[in-house]
Amino acid sequence: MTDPQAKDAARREARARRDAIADHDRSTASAVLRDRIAELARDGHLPRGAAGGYWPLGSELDARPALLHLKDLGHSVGLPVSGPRGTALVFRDWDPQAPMTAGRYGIREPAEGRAILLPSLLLVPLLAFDRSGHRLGYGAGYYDRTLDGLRAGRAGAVVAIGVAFAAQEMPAVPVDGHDERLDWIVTERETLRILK
Ligand SMILES: Nc1nc2c(c(=O)[nH]1)N(C=O)[C@@H](CNc1ccc(C(=O)N[C@@H](CCC(=O)O)C(=O)O)cc1)CN2
Ligand SMILES: Nc1ncnc2c1ncn2[C@@H]1O[C@H](COP(=O)(O)OP(=O)(O)OP(=O)(O)O)[C@@H](O)[C@H]1O
Repeated sequence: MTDPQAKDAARREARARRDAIADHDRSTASAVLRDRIAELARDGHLPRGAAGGYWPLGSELDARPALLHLKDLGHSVGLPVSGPRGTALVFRDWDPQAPMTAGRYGIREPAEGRAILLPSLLLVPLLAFDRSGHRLGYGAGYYDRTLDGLRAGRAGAVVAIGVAFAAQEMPAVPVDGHDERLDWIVTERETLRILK
């Protein structure tokens, strides 16, 4: 297993880079992400069915314009609900008009009672990525467990798209055996297909 300190150091470095991005560049990146997701959809790379997104936290790239576009295309879109550490994420149907609540870690999530979705497409937040599709998150393992579960249940049919600023790229993210790889990475600069 990778030294946990190596992952923590990589997290700190990636976090500092993400925090340093200017507001103007953030809104541009958000719009470019939407356009790149639209292009992937037009080119037939996105599975039908529900998509899972995320409500932006801290300095993360805001994927909401991309998620609203997916809704316009007819996908239902869910946002993650975090249970206790050690569990997989559950996705609740997101309607911008419907009530939200503050969940664990203070992240906004659709209120209880909204339908649970099983996404075949996931937009995945991250702190750092590399070109072989490895990602580093906050270190609770939520997305590894979630992808593991969805991939086991659907014979690999889930498409995972990492969403990041180009500045979050590292030459090689420290990895462990349980780390699930991404299928695509979209930044403001490129749409990167991960070959496996
Ligand atoms: N926007 C967003 N939503 C998401 C995730 C994410 O990475 N981004 N998650 C991805 O897994 C899940 C939540 N995972 C989390 C795991 C750990 C911590 C955490 O340890 N937070 C620290 C403070 C973080 C900080 O500000 O640096 C804490 O609460 O002490 C937060 C979220 C589900 N929803
Ligand atoms: N599929 C899994 N089954 C069991 N344990 C797992 C699994 N995936 C991850 N873990 C455990 O979860 C913890 C955190 O994993 P890791 O450091 O890879 O998180 P991360 O990918 O950075 O965070 P996140 O996925 O929450 O954004 C580790 O202790 C790891 O052993």
